[in-house]
Amino acid sequence: MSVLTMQETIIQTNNVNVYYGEKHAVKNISMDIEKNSVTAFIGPSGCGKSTLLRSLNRMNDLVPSCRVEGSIIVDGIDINSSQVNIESLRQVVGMVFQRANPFFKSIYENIAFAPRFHGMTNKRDLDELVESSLRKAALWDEVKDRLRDSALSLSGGQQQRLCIARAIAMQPTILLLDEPASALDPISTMKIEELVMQLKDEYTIVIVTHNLHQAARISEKTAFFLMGELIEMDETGKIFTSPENEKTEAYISGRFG
Ligand SMILES: Nc1ncnc2c1ncn2[C@@H]1O[C@H](COP(=O)(O)OP(=O)(O)OP(=O)(O)O)[C@@H](O)[C@H]1O
Repeated sequence: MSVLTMQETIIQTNNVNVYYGEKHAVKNISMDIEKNSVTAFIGPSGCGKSTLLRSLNRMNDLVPSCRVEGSIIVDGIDINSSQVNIESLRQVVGMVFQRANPFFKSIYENIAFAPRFHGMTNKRDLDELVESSLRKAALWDEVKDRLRDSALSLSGGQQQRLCIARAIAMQPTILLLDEPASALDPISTMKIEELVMQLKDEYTIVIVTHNLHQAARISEKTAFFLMGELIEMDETGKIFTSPENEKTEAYISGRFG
């Protein structure tokens, strides 16, 4: 591997296997994810996309039956090492889920709560962080006059952008998005896609999506999974026009899945 490639790779998985009890959900996955890019995980339901995504910030630790083998290197650190602080890891590798899950608090507090908990107590600093996070999540103009309103008063699409702003406020380097637009209407989906394309200048983004058009529109690299295996990972344009593997071809042309 060249020095240049080393510098550009921010996540590297080596022979990663994930089990839920006896169930072998992710099989021997080795992949490199490039810094400041969007990587899409695609594949039929149950093929292990979310399981692999959740392994990248050790969310699977919360599932008692789950066991992860192999190494996952994030920014040069083996995240499964016993020395890794999980809280710090999840600050660096933020996550947004399929269903928006804002806190039952004001819009402002949704952003300010965790940074304050982690020691940022100066009000001006918090105000600035709230504004910059909401701006980066393309939500500021819609909420700047109602920051004290409940987050639950926002639309589903706004709530999802608020969750992205909340993750951004922790100053992550990587954002994991698990089907962030699948519960949203087409206009909100378009806003999330535009946002993802803007955010990649500053963050590395890995997105699980069932929407192949979405993967084609927003990602540079696409990884196709089938029954826990990584079948093919390549430039998105190549995956969608001339994939190497006939299973990829069958999936993207709608012949199964
Ligand atoms: N908490 C769990 N306990 C037991 N098995 C699980 C758990 N979560 C996922 N699985 C199993 O692991 C396999 C991979 O699931 P996963 O959710 O990662 O797939 P996916 O490709 O993300 O699916 P989908 O697109 O439907 O979200 C499936 O067979 C699923 O049933």
